[in-house]
Amino acid sequence: MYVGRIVVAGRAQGRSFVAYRVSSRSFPNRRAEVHDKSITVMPLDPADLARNPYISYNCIRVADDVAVVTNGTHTDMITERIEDGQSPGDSMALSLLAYGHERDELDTPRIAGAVRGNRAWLGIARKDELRVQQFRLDEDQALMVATYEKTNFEDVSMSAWDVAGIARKAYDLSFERPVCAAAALACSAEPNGGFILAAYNPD
Ligand SMILES: NC(=O)c1ncn([C@@H]2O[C@H](COP(=O)(O)O)[C@@H](O)[C@H]2O)c1NC=O
Repeated sequence: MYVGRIVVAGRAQGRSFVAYRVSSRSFPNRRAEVHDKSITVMPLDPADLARNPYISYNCIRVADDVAVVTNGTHTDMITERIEDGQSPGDSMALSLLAYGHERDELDTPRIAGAVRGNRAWLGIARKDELRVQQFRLDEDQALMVATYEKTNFEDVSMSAWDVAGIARKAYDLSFERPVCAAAALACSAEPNGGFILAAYNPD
């Protein structure tokens, strides 16, 4: 099954995490690059940027005790609102409402996830629907939403020992056409310990 981009919010070994996978039919030549507090999805060929505005963006950003994950530039607005003191759920709802779905040939939904301690939020902006939901995560529970087919919020098996393992598990999810993956894992069970970031790019 092809589900496009995948957002995950979960808990592993008592620590919260977000994860992301790019799957793509049309722009498979991309990689995820880790920075200090963000991970960027970039095309290998900069000329691709002129062909489609939706293929390069920060997929993960960290704001204090919250990690945010999305499939587009709305990552930045959600994160910056959280940094301004707004709750993750309100930040996500406002940002998804403001941006709406992508204006491409498939009306691709904008999707989003966030974690703070054992609380998680997932959101989706489709052409005909806006949904944001808060969850209280069990230990070793993870939830996903994708751009196509898997657009309801559902459990996914994604536990791993470290952040590199989580990124790899995201890449290995059994959906078609994986390209690259990324993850942010809380450094400790305490909410304010920060997050460690990792990406997985094949070869
Ligand atoms: N976020 C991304 O990495 C991303 N990659 C592709 N898209 C959009 O989705 C459309 C379909 O792409 P694909 O056939 O690769 O799933 C593309 O034309 C583009 O408008 C994206 N937009 C949203 O997911």
